[in-house]
Amino acid sequence: MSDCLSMDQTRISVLALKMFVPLCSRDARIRGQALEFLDCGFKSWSNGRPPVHVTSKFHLKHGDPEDEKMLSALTLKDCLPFLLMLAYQCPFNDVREKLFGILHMLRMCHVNVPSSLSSGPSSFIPLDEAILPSTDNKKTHDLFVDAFLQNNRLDHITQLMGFHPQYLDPFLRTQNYILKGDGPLPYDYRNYIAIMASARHCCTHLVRLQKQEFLLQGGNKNWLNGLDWVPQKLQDLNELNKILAHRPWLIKKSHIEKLTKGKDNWSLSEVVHAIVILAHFHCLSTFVFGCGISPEIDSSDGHTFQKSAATSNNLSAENSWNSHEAADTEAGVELLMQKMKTISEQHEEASQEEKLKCFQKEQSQSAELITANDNTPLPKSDILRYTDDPDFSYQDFAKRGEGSEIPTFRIQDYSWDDHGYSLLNRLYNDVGTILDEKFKITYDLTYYTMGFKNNVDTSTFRRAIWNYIQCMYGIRHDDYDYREVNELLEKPLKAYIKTLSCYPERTTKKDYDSVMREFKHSEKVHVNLMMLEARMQAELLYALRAIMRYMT
Ligand SMILES: CC(C)C[C@H](N)C(=O)O
Repeated sequence: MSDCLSMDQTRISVLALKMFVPLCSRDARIRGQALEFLDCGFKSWSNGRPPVHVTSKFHLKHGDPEDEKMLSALTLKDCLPFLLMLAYQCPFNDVREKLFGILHMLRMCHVNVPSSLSSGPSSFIPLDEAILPSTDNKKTHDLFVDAFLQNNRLDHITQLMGFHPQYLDPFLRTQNYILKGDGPLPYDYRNYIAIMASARHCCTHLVRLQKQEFLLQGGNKNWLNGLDWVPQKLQDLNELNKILAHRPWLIKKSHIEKLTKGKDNWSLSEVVHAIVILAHFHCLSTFVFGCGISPEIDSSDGHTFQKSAATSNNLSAENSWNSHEAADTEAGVELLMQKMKTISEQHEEASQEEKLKCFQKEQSQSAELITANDNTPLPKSDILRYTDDPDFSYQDFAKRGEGSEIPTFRIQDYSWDDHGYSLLNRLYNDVGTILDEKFKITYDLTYYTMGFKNNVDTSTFRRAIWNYIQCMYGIRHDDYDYREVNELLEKPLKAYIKTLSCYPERTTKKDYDSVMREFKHSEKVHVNLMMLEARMQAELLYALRAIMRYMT
């Protein structure tokens, strides 16, 4: 079974999604009406008659005649995966219950209704520990409803982030703003740039979601055939995409210059908009792999029409989970807490010179780390078509070449707070403010817990993670003592962080299970959020510095 949707399948998905849009209304009356129609529509449909009255009753937003034609040719089988996805993901209890009722009714009528292959939003986390769309945490539920209304689905990423509503809020606002809010780039360009960014890390999950969004925005379906089909202007972005994703320290003002000069040129604010989308999706790919996000239920590998396959898959997922739990012990967290305490009690400060040495040591040690299996599965042609130079990948900053002219990025010379944030705001509406809020919330997020321990000051540990990620990207915080990284992050955790920040597509469930063993799942997700944001900030810092140099 192919694990990537073909263009036709993607298109059918979009049409089916459109058909179900009224179910996503905040207005309970409209939802009720839509359900009623679907209910009787499906009854007649299961007898072979297409539910024309369903499609024509609700005026579809993009009334393209080709769409209308395809809509009336949609088969029940085409739509069932969507119905299943909505039945699982809709945060409105009335809709969920009714949809499960409809699915049941169809089974009674001997329709082959698919079953979900994933047990929850993450294949690393058991369903009973995940946050459900019906969660009774009011803040999370409200955010789920907003996300559902914005995207016509509650995707698995959003669901998993539901562990941290404080973060989910600015995350959704950012994503919504850069894809759907005010901004210089046309909507279809935004989704296409998101596809290009996700393809750099072979993130099928995000590529699929963005393909659907692209078509929903009325994008030209031919572009989905690959980079050869898109306007030169978009192709020109390849170079920046590739460098930003894997070796952002190589960005120079000439890259910006090349884009803004010549035929089909980009305006500076368009470049900035594109950079923010690229960085967002590179780093979101890290999160998808780091947390083992399951395929969406309506994608080809998210459901099955064969009964037995579904059950065995879920069972094996459960078994592997049980064996992992038995291996847990309490010692790790206690030790970590002791180390954190020692560090916060230490008063003698290292000299600048010592600090620099420790940073360099940390960097070269990171270069020696052997990360997860180096035999990355070859990217599928479905992904390759959106990339150029697929072999270009991360290279250790410490090994960037003998006599390299590229110095360490010193945060005191160019920092987010003092420089990046305001430049971004100037060139692209208020996006700097939104991102600033997201960075701050992530950096400061704490519940004062660690595993089963409460009232723990975790700031030194969290800072070590944040700075270690940026260290791998050559960014040095002058006032930070990198010995703390060495004290607090054990080698396996460093290797995990390195795999994720640099080669996210190589992460496996075993990697996830074998580090931070005593942490709760919500805490592992928390660490993943820090990785996402620290890396995003690193990418933006390099890009914005280049833009500043270009402007002066
Ligand atoms: C990453 C985690 C160890 C963070 C911790 N749970 C806290 O509340 O700060």
